[in-house]
Amino acid sequence: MADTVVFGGPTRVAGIGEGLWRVGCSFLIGALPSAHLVAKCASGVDLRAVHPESVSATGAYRAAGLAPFLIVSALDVAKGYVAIRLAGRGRRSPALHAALVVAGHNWSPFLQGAGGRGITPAIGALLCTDWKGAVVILSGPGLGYACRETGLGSFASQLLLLSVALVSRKRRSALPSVAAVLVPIWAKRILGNELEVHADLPVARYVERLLYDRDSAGTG
Ligand SMILES: O=P(O)(O)OC[C@H](O)CO
Repeated sequence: MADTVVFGGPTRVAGIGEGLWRVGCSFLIGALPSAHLVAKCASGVDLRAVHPESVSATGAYRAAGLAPFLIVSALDVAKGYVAIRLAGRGRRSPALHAALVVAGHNWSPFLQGAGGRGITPAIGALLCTDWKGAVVILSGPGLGYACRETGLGSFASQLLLLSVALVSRKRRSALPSVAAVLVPIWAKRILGNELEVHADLPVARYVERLLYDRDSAGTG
């Protein structure tokens, strides 16, 4: 009887346990180091050694070529999609799962905290919640690459995604998932693998990181 009063009964406890399990699964799915494994198999290169700030599809392309890039991109989009599907048909907390799958991708415990920039798992997650958002966030790196400003193009598309969600008539359902993927994406741009704010770094440098996803002075 006591647990009925305090915890809401065994069924509720089991439900909480299952929810925590699914949440943990989302993080671990995101953390699966697809770029690292594919690049290692294809070329023997350890992406953490050559491109530690972004162990991603782009890193796999630089290290091993187009086929590994396409394979990693597909796997990383699938990570986001599967994590939201695992949240269940009812999907009461897709935003939480979206945030965790992107966070796992960005700071993978299998890579000692290294990881990607979060775009591909975000595309997969948004394909489940609002496919138009996936198209918007995908357009940025493509257009940016064509203009030789991939980082700025990616940020512009992310800002557009947020703006559209804010003014949308469906914003109550769209905004949580959009915010959930953008928080870890922008945190990775600003803070990198260490998730640290350095007091000696000027604010302008953090703004530059957010906009361009790089440091002009090459530190931090
Ligand atoms: O942001 P990521 O880690 O999904 O990687 C993105 C790809 O390299 C394409 O920009």
